[in-house]
This record gives sequence, C-alpha cells and structure tokens, in this order.
Amino acid sequence: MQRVTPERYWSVHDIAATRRIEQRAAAALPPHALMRRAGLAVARLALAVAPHARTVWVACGPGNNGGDGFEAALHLKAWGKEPLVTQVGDEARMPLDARDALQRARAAGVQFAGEAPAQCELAIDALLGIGSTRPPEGRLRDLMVQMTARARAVLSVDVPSGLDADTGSRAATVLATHTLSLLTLKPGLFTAQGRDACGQVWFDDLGHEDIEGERPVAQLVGPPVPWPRPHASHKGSYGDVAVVGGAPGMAGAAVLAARAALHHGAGRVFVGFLDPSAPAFDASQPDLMVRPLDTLDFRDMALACGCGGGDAVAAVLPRALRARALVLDADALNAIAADAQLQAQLEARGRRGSPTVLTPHPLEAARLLGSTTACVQGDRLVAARDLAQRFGSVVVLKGSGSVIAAPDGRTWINPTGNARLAIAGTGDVLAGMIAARLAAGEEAATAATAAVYLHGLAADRWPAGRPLTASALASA
Ligand SMILES: NC(=O)C1=CN([C@@H]2O[C@H](COP(=O)(O)OP(=O)(O)OC[C@H]3O[C@@H](n4cnc5c(N)ncnc54)[C@H](O)[C@@H]3O)[C@@H](O)[C@H]2O)[C@@H](O)CC1
Ligand SMILES: Nc1ncnc2c1ncn2[C@@H]1O[C@H](COP(=O)(O)OP(=O)(O)O)[C@@H](O)[C@H]1O
Ligand SMILES: [K+]
Repeated sequence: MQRVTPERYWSVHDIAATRRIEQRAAAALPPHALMRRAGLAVARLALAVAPHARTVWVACGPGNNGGDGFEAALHLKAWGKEPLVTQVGDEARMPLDARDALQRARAAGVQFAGEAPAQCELAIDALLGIGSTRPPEGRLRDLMVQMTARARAVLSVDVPSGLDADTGSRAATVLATHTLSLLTLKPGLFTAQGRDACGQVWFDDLGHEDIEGERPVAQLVGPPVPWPRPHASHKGSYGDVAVVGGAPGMAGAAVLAARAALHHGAGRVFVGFLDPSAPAFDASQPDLMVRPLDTLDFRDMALACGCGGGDAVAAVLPRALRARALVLDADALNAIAADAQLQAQLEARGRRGSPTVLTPHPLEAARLLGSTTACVQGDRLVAARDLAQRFGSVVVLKGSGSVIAAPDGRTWINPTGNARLAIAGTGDVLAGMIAARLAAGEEAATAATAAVYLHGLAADRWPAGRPLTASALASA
C-alpha cells in the first residue's frame, strides 16, 4: 500500500480498464481471494488512520464495495476492535463475492445494526465504489450524510461513495479524510469534486501488478526534470518571451505574466500593452522591456497572448498566431471562440506543428467548445482532449486538478495546487511560466505540465501566515 503524493508520476485508469484488470486479477486467484485482499488492505489502513478507535462503523452497500467492507469488519473484529456494520441492500441480489464476505462476517460474530452510531472515531465507507451509477437517494443518501457528520475520520473504500470515479463529478458524495483506491487509481479522485471528496488518497494493487495492455487514461504529473543552466550559456540560450495583453484597466494582468516569465528563467521578456496609455516602464520590475506592440516581432519568440486582453486583443491575434511558440489565455481564447476565421488559423497552426498551449478555465473552455461550464466540468478529461484535438494544441483546462491534454491523446492531471490559487491573476502567472519554458525550447506538453505542477506546488508550499497574491506568486 502506498500513499499517493505528488513526488512521482502515477498512472490512472478509467472504470472500463479497471473492470478488465479486476477480471484478470480475479481469474488468476482462487474464488473470493481478491476481495479478501481488498478487505485486509482496508482494515490495515483503518488501523493506521485511527489506531485507538474502539468502535468502527462500517457502512456497506449493495455491491462488491460493500463486500470489501464486510471483509474489513471481520479483520477489525479479529484484531480486538468493535466493528458495527450497517448494511444496505438485499442479500439475495448481492454479487457472489460480497455475499460470501457477508456470511464470513456474520460467522465471525461481527455486530450488525440498522442505524448508524451517534458518534464514532472512524467510519469505513463501503457503500458504493466504481459501480455508482446514479445519484444516491433514501437510506443510502442518509447514511452518507451521517457518515460525514458523525465520524471524526472517514475511510472510503476505492472511491468516496457517490463520486463518479471517471470524472470526479457528483450529485452527492461522502467527504472522506482518506480514500484507499484498489487495483488502479481512477481519474475522478484527482479532478473536479474529487480532491475535496477523497482526502488523502492511498493505493493498493492487491498484489496484481500485471496491468499491461491497459493503457492508462492519464498520468498524475510528477516533478519536472530540473532545468539545466550550463555555465557556458547566455541570455539568448533561454529565449525571448513577449506578453501581449493589458487592455485599458487590465495592465496588471500582462505585467503578472511578464514577471512570472522573468522569474521562471526566460532570457529576455518584452511586454506589448494593448492600452496605448499604459506606462512605458515597469519601475518595480525594470528588467521587463515595454515596447510598442507593432515593433515586436513574434516570429522568434514565445508569446503569451491574452492576459487582460479585453476586446482589443482580437486585432492582434492574426499576427500572434504566427509566433514561434504561443500561449493563448483568457480574452485571446474568448476572441477565438467568437471568430471562425481565427479558429481556422489556430487549427492551421496545429497542423504545422507549431508549439501552442491553450490555458482555458472551464468557462473559456465551454465557449471554445460551444458548450456549457457544467458540461465541461461534468467530464474535464474529455473536454480537454476534445479541445486539444480540435485545435492541434496542448490544452490546460484549469481548476482543481488541472487537466493537460496533448493533440496526440496524452493526458495528465495535476495533483498540486489548492484553493488559495482561486484569486484573480494566478492564471496570468501560469501563462507567463509556460511561455518561459517554451522560449527555452521545451516541448509544449512538457512545458505545460511542468509549469502547472510548479505553479501548484508554490501554492502548496506557501507559508500559512503569508497572504498568497498573484504578484507574490509571480516572483516566487
Ligand atoms: N469483485 C472483486 O473481486 C473486487 C471488487 N472490488 C470492489 O468492488 C467495487 C465494485 O463493485 P460493484 O461493481 O458491485 O459496484 P458497487 O459496489 O460500487 O455498487 C454497485 C451496486 O450498487 C447499486 N447502485 C449503484 N448506484 C446506486 C445508487 N445511487 N443508489 C442505490 N444503489 C446503487 C448498483 O445497482 C449495484 O447493485 C469496487 O469499487 C471495489 O470496491 C474490489 O474489492 C476488488 C475486488
Ligand atoms: N480551487 C483551486 N484549486 C487548485 N487550483 C486552482 C483553484 N482555483 C484556481 N486554481 C488555479 O488558479 C489559476 C486561476 O486561473 P484563472 O481562472 O485564469 O484566473 P485569472 O484569469 O484571474 O488569472 C489556474 O491555474 C487554476 O488552475
Ligand atoms: K466507497
């Protein structure tokens, strides 16, 4: 069993692949052995999470997720705890593995109760796993609510009940403090509502390491390879970044992106403001070179375009789309969403293979897809992939568990970052960081995954007593 941390890359498999892996794993073992291993792993983690708990409430649902719960209960009983099992569902309709586990728990003298205890130190949530197909209602839903309210710690088996393991979307879900994912890690644990529902994620492969032949649906991003900066290098070795944005009233957005590019190691950073009355000089960051827009030649540059771009950015986009490398953010994306000709130009850029990264938040993604924010958030992996394929670009769909998709289908989910980033300007900082990496010649997907990871990590490591602002983040 391993604790899932952002210190390495992890493979993530969807429900369909997990089912196939489960079938192969079960077929290679004696009957019921896989579920017994699952229950033992759950019981071990329960003991580690709440070593001093006497009563452990185990809420078991109608399927095999419930079976894992019965197995866990019988181990806890054998180890001197007092597991109290609440069972939902008709025994006669249970899958065979789960029915076997229920009978074993009864035979071991585990106590069953119709109601949840008023209070408990630890609850094991074995109500629904990857078979959760519809919004929970009635007794099932009541137990989910009680679990979150009455237990000091909640350990969810495989998936917090109610969460869609593929998408991380949900109507209602248990809010766990720990989740033990079995056989595979599932994408929904790490994006959309998943991160709030899961708490700390753990992984156990149940002794089945043979998952070859099942392509992961995504990778959780791990630490980037450190950037070499040889002694025999000069500013030209790290490339030029230009930032175009800062329409009237939004100059700060362009400055944030430019400062972030500078602090992320770009050789030289230029700023072209869309507001003609913007200052010609950033006194607190004199390293930035502010230039009239029409004097900047983007063809040898990595351009971050759109930060605070307003409506004015549309006029620059035909020229911007010829940049050597390009990050399109915010209003640049909105302008493209509203203009079929710009869309065609972006698609052509993708066909030429010019490095391009789009960094939409969910509403910007919805505009580009002609859909709704709810639809994008309902399946973030699919939305990011659709955009990547359509525009031949790397796409960073921002928000909790940012999804990064490349046009060739490679997909990542970022495990770093937190809601302290939910403030104006942090997206501009990200765009500048990606542009700095593109300027140095990094491949677009590598640049995007590395920047997203480091941007989130900076927020995770931010001192508790220090306010996180976008400008502080830009120079972190
Ligand atoms: N078969 C095995 O050997 C193993 C199974 N495993 C466990 O099995 C789980 C998957 O088991 P299942 O496929 O049985 O699926 P679940 O146990 O997640 O639930 C499926 C059952 O719940 C019902 N259900 C779904 N949504 C509902 C709702 N909203 N309200 C009421 N009932 C609802 C379904 O009709 C079905 O009866 C995994 O998540 C994992 O915990 C693991 O133990 C690995 C081994
Ligand atoms: N709750 C959250 N958890 C993790 N990251 C978040 C969260 N909210 C926002 N972020 C990150 O903060 C940044 C915000 O970007 P964006 O919405 O474009 O803001 P702005 O345009 O004001 O800069 C993105 O990188 C996003 O992924
Ligand atoms: K569960």
